[in-house]
Amino acid sequence: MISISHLRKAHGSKIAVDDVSFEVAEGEVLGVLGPNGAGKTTTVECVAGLRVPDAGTVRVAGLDPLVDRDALTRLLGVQLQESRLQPKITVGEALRLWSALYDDPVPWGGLLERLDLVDKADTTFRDLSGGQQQRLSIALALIGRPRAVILDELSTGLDPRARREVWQIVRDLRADGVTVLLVTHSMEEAQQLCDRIAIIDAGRVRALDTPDALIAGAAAATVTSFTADDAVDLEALRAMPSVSAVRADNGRIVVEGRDGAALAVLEGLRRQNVVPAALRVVDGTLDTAYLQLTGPSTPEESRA
Ligand SMILES: Nc1ncnc2c1ncn2[C@@H]1O[C@H](COP(=O)(O)OP(=O)(O)OP(=O)(O)O)[C@@H](O)[C@H]1O
Repeated sequence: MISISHLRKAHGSKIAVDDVSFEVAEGEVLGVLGPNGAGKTTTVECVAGLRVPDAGTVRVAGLDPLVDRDALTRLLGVQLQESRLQPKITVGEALRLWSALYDDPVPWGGLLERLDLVDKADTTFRDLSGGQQQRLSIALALIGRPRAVILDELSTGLDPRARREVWQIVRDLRADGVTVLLVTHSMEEAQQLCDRIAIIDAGRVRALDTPDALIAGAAAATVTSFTADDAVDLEALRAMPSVSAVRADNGRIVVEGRDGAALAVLEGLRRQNVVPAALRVVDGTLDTAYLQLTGPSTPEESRA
């Protein structure tokens, strides 16, 4: 549904997007994660036809966003980070105006209800709180029954109840077969909502996979911890191929490792004649996978 190939975009001398390629399948929810300034917003703005790429191609349902603007507006809903409307427009006026752009708009009363804006219909944009402005921009993105939606920092600034509600909206979009490109800083949001996640750093895609596969591929896919009465040879544990880190933490020994490391650790302890107590084995998190894939220690940069 959305196809990005070798996208490159600079703002003046700053290369925001260096070389980004990925596809979003029809009906898929694809998350885009990455540090501040990684190029996420610039990428989705190119998909929305709001920026002209310096190189590469972008297609949405086969349309070129820069050429087929009208057709694109009808099929793609866009909620951008900190979108601004005219300060004096009311919520009701904005929804009526947007509705007029589409042949078959969603009855907006229902959207107001879902986004908890019913009693704000006569309030001007400038008098809405940040979270209410955000919810209005989500309503405007959905009013045209889009086949694909870009949601840039969907839940930033929303209170926990509103966040749950917009998450449910994304799940409903997915159930309706709508394709979603979701930029987020929330690991929880990405893990809960996304079929696949692209991790972007310094204008390039560092990893693209399902949340589970990203976690499983991380150096800390499994965290095994235990206490022991006998002395443990930590160096021997550290030397095991599946183990990436060993540390003592509050009286517990914590061993991070790849998938399968837990069994190797138990086998290693048996060889040392150590009986682990209070044994805990937990899956790693998307956070650890993310931190490993981004930041100054990415493989490209450490080779530079
Ligand atoms: N209009 C602009 N003019 C100049 N530089 C810009 C402009 N827009 C973005 N940039 C720069 O391009 C880089 C990528 O910005 P972008 O907004 O795409 O990042 P992002 O991944 O969305 O970041 P964040 O998580 O902070 O929203 C940043 O270094 C930013 O400062």
